[in-house]
Parts: sequence; C-alpha cells; structure tokens
Amino acid sequence: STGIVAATPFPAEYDREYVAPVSLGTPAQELNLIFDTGSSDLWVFSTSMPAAQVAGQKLYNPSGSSTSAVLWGHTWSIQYGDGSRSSGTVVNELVTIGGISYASQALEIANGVSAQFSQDPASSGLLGLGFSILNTVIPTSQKTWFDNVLPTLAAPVFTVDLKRAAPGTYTFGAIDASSYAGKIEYTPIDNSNGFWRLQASGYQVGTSPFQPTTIDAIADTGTTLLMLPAAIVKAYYAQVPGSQLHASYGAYTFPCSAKLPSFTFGIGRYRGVIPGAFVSYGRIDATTCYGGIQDQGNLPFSIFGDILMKAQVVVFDAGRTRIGFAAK
Ligand SMILES: CC[C@H](C)[C@H](NC(=O)[C@@H](NC[C@H](O)[C@@H](N)CC(C)C)C(C)C)C(=O)N[C@@H](Cc1ccccc1)C(=O)OC
Repeated sequence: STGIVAATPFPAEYDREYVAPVSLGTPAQELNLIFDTGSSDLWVFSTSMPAAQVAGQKLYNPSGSSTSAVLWGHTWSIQYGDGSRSSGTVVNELVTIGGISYASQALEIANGVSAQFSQDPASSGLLGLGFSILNTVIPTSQKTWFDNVLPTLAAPVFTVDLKRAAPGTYTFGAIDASSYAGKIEYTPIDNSNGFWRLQASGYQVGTSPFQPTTIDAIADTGTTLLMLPAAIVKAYYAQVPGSQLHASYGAYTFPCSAKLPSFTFGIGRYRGVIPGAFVSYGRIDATTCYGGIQDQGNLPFSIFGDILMKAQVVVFDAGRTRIGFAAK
C-alpha cells in the first residue's frame, strides 16, 4: 500500500511547525498531529486532559471509540530538546494515515502537557517517525506506526516534501518522481540512537567556496530551524550586514531589509541549496527578523530541521537504512 497526506505549516506568518491529519478509532476521530522524525511516540491530546491545558486543540475521546482498548499498567513520559514535555497512559487503537491502517497501534493519551503544547492550538499531538528504540512507553516500549505498517508498504520508505508557507506532503510507501528534479542522493544513516543521523560533507555560504567538513546531523521534521556548529553559523551571518547574536533572544537576528545569502549543504558530492529567503524565520518587530540558522549549542549533533527540509525532497529509507535528498 501507499498513502499520502498534506503537511500544513502553522502559523500562517512563519512555518513554526507542520501538521498532518491522522484518523483515530471507530468511528474515526481526525486529529492534526506534528509528524516528528526526531522522536518515536504517537501521543494525542485527550478528554482526560485538565481543561486548563487545552486551548482549542481537538481532543481524542477513547470512550467514543469501539476499537479503543486500554493497555493496562502502561504509561509514558517524554521531554523534547526545547524542554517541552507530555505524559499519560496508553490504549491500542485503529490508526489510519492516508488510507493506510494499523488496527492495534499503541496510542499514547496525554493527561498532562507543558505550556508549549497547551498554547499551540494547531497541533493535537505528535506522530513519532524516529526509530522505535526511542519510544518512552513503560514497562514495555511500543513500535511506531511506521514500523508497524512497514511490511504492508509498497516500498519501505516515507518521503517528506515540506514547502515554505504552503502545504506540502508526507508520502508513505512511495517516492513521487514528479516531486523532485535531478537525482536523489542517498547517504547512510546511523540509527543506533534512534535518530535519522547522517554525516554531511560540508557547507557553502552564498557564492563563497564550498567548505569540506563533516557535519554530524539528525534529520528532524519536528525541529523548526537549522541548528549548526557555532563556526558555521558565524560564517553565515558574517555575510549578513547588520546581523547580530541578539543578547535578549540568545539567537542570531538581522535587519528584515537584509538580502540573505543562500546556504548550501553537501551530501557526498551532491549540493543541497537553501535559498536565502528560506533562512528568514520570521519578523520579531518592525525592522528585526529572526534567523532560520542558529547555533546548536551543547547538542551532540546538528539538526537539519524544517528550514532545510522545505528546500528539498527528503526520502527516509528504512529498508536500506539511508536518507536521500533531491532538489525540487
Ligand atoms: C525520547 C525523547 C525524544 C527522542 C527527544 N527528541 C528530541 O528532543 C529531538 N526532536 C525534538 C522534536 O522534534 C521536538 N522539536 C518536537 C516539538 C513538537 C516538541 C531533538 C533532540 C532534535 C529527546 O531526545 N529528548 C531528550 C531531551 C533533550 C534532547 C535534546 C536536548 C536536550 C534535551 C531526552 O530526554 O532523551 C531521552
């Protein structure tokens, strides 16, 4: 089987996150979830959440579904790199994405979430697309929806085609040859830590010469920005007049009037180009904009987040433990 769903950016002014529809239970309850290759829990806002933690999100109601079955004694608790967190209990439930169903998916029901989630009406939870080793359910960890449906897919892949300020797609079991230009360049991934972890071969700022250097990064659709080593970030903003490491935001900002250079990353000999306009994340005030490229700080790896993804078609190939990039 193959399936495709729309990936819609929120909010309209800047692409902070991308959500896609997931059908839960019988009759189907459709919720919009963040598809997150940087984690491996499928969790949703539910009717067992305190009202104070809900602000417009659609809630999953297990007692409204004839196919929901409590996974007794199982709980989960997760913390993300930005400090956000959620936790709760578990049911087995019918979960369908793009027409592809799995009848007894571990569906994690939140009974508590941090402010970052409570204050985000666009998302009713997350669908983890990382490797199942990262799943947080105890006492027995659970498999991701993608792992569960993998044997039924026409090909053991999913393809991510995010767009700037426009709906893109997540495709399961296929690669849409009309969605990209040229060839897909693949590179092996190391999934031993549960991430889609790759080694890029270098970078280039604008039309400056390509700098060969190994960049150890994870591909994370759930991270908004492109998080890189300090030296690379400095080299980028050195070419942006008026940019600064803004003291109060602890992040690079620049005058919205600035003309941003493109950012190129290497995968072997392949060069992936992120247009300069994609590197502006959003307006802070009348004249100041927030950089889409930021310092990875003390993270043990770089993060190829949405700022990079939306400039490419990215193939997550679980069958051959590799990831592919193509221009579009
Ligand atoms: C199972 C936990 C998942 C895998 C969690 N994953 C992540 O945090 C990764 N993805 C982060 C998510 O994409 C997040 N931005 C989604 C939004 C909607 C909240 C980061 C590292 C790129 C993680 O590693 N959490 C760390 C905590 C952490 C991570 C990074 C920095 C600081 C602290 C942990 O607890 O791991 C056991």
